[in-house]
Amino acid sequence: MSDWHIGVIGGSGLHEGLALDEAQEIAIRSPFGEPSGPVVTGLLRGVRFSFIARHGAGHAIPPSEVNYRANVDALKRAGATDLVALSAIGSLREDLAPGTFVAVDQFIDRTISRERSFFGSGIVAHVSMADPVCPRLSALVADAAEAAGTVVHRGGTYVAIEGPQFSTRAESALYRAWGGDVIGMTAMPEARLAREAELPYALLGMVTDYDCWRDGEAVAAAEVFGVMRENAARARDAMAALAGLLPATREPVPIDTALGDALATAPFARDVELATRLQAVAGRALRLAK
Ligand SMILES: CSC[C@H]1O[C@H](OP(=O)(O)O)[C@H](O)[C@@H]1O
Ligand SMILES: Nc1ncnc2[nH]cnc12
Repeated sequence: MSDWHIGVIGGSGLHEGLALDEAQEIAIRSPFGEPSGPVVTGLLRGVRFSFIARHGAGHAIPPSEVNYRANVDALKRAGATDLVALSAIGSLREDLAPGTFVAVDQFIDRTISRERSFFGSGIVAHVSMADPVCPRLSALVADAAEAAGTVVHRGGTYVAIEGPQFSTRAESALYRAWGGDVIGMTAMPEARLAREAELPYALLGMVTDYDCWRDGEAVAAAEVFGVMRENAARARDAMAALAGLLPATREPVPIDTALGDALATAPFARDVELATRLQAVAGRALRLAK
């Protein structure tokens, strides 16, 4: 059995999940609240995958209400070693046409009202977000999407907006001027939390629209969901291809120990209740720093 365990967070158009063998639904309780739904765990080509639908069954949870902490915590508790996020994205560049997949590697975070850390009063941690995605996982995911017959753009800056409304034309122009390549509403704080949980994270974005920066055009939700219906099958094929591309042995990466030099609070000053809540996310690092 492979020592990889891929946690997949499926976004718009993907709430029905992956076609996993021996699939089992597990209700995982998180001390950070309710995850978006059950985790479905099973096998793809002999590799364990665990899936959670970001917006819940039937897409009932808006971007600002997703419990990103509970979702990441639940996938870590399920045993995931790495996280792949699948998302619908708008394009801020002419050459990233709808249907293109983008292996995002940077973020500009414009979200304003979300729980963005597992840590807090009583246990303080400052992880590095300089390189927010895992280069190994992102390359494997891009290879897999290509193997599944999709045009993949490697690298790109994702502007995370609060939503749920789409951007104004002035905002869209501003994000382009900032160097944003694609836009969405969910990758933040998800990527931050994955890093705090020491889970290598990769984001495969699927371009659904050109947002509203092109003359006279303006994205509509129906357009996004229409393109996502076409993209969903390719995203599922990409995950199956990923299972086939993973090296037989999972060599460690630095992100596996991202909390190693990030914990600021002395053991004697730790909040015991928070330490208990952090069991899955940070148990490894907290035990070592005793
Ligand atoms: C109807 S488009 C808006 C919605 O789609 C994307 O979600 P996800 O990243 O979960 O695929 C976008 O970020 C918005 O939340
Ligand atoms: N244009 C857009 N803005 C924000 N989120 C999106 N998700 C898909 N397209 C989007």
